[in-house]
Amino acid sequence: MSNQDGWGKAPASAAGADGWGKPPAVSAVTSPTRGNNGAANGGWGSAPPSGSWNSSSNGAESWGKTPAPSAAPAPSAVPAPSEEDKKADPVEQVIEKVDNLTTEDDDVEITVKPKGPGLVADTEDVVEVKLSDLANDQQAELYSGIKTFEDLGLHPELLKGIYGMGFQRPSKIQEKALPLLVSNPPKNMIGQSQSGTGKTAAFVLTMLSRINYSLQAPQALCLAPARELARQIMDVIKEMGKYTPVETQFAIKESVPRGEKIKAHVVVGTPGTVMDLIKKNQLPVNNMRIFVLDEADNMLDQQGLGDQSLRVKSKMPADCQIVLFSATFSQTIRTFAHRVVPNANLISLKQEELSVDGIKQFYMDCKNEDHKVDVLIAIYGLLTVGQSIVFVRRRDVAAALAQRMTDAGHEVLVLTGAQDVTNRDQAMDDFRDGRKKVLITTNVLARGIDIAQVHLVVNFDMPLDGNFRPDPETYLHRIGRTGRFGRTGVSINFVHDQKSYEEMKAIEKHFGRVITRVPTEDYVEIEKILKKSVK
Ligand SMILES: Nc1ncnc2c1ncn2[C@@H]1O[C@H](COP(=O)(O)OP(=O)(O)OP(=O)(O)O)[C@@H](O)[C@H]1O
Repeated sequence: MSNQDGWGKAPASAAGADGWGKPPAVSAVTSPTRGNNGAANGGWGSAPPSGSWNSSSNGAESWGKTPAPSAAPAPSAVPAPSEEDKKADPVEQVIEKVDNLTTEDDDVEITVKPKGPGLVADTEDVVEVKLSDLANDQQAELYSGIKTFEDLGLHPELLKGIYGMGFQRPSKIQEKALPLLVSNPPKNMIGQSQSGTGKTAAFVLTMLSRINYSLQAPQALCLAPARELARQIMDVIKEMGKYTPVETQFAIKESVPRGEKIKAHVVVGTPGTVMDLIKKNQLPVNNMRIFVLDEADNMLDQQGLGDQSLRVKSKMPADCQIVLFSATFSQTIRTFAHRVVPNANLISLKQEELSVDGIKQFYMDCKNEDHKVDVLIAIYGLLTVGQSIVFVRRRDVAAALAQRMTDAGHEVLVLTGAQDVTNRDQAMDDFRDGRKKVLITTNVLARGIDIAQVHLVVNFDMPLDGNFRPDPETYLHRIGRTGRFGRTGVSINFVHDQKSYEEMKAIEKHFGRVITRVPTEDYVEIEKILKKSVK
């Protein structure tokens, strides 16, 4: 994906005075390994922390099985290498080799053939894995992936949590990412896979595996771009960690009383609140072992949350493992991410692999803005087959549309950043628990939200970026609220004039996936087409 695309869009985070976005050499992995903190401090793969939870006689065994014990050198401040140095550097040579490999080279692009219907891991796709350090044989071994969660040598209580969630085997991204994520010494990761393929579970598992439960201090920090996503991630942490002694704490608005110091092992928050808590000495960071940026491209984008996320990151200890995950990384952000997260293992997707096949994409020609509302009201019955999310561009449009729908006798929820936190939490809970079927929202919920019953996503307005240009990344995240983990789903784009049509066409071209027209004149036909797709 690229910001320098067909629309001539300027890079989203064009280099400014602060040097943001200055292109480094993407594959310039310079220092061979990061510091080994986990093994020394009782995280994954170390001797078990003391304390009742770990005091069983086989505790050391159960914590100690590591997929990749490593004799990594201690961290060193490695100066940027010269071109000569790079040529001589075995890591550089491997990276160059990896860069030059073609699709025929199995060890770089792993094609998984379909094994059966229904699961994400079963879909045929291609994931590219680049290790920051192929000179380390054990790393290379991990690269081949795992087939079961047992292969990771996790603590039995953590395994129990995973199976308790109904996960029978790792998804594709989990197969590839988890062995690299949990190995020692901890390595940074930049990971990409399609929406709804299990990235959250991968980083949550890693966070839980890194904690020394005998140490009463924050050791894992995850930042998400929105309150609702932070709450969802926390649910996963609690569910997966329910047999462990993990203590958790939100760092979102109105979650930490003034002056109170956080002692919980895992903290999940939004960047502004987290930075605020660090500044006020309420969130100690000196014991942090893992720092996760979910929706990382969004979190690093200077137009968005970049500044705050980077300030939080700069407070992390030097040996803290940094993990970035997203379904999308534009070229500009990817380049920047490499600078922010040095020596990272990289899992990436090709442009043509970004779309989730299970999501059928349609568009409807509307006569004007007002007609869009009429059409939405007319297809309300379809919206309530399962649940639906309707995305609009602005908060006031969300409120006005909700009012029109309500006036027409239809029940809808609205959630935007304009509402107070109590209202937002209530709306999200009502939707998540299925009490209401239709949610009208802005991009605040475009990313990460995982609700299996969402069968339909409507782009009432096409997504635009900060420069009012079509925004394919946001489009992909929006439609990715349906079709989760191998399910099918439908997305409908409303276009009502030449401009919105062209915006849609630009997105269609970007992903090379056809967006099919559905007539707005014939509601019986609409119903037939959509009901067939919303199984
Ligand atoms: N191994 C697994 N087996 C079965 N279900 C899984 C597995 N891993 C994840 N899931 C489920 O798949 C759904 C989607 O996972 P998740 O939310 O982690 O996706 P994601 O890749 O983070 O998506 P997004 O890009 O939208 O943030 C969740 O409901 C999760 O519980």
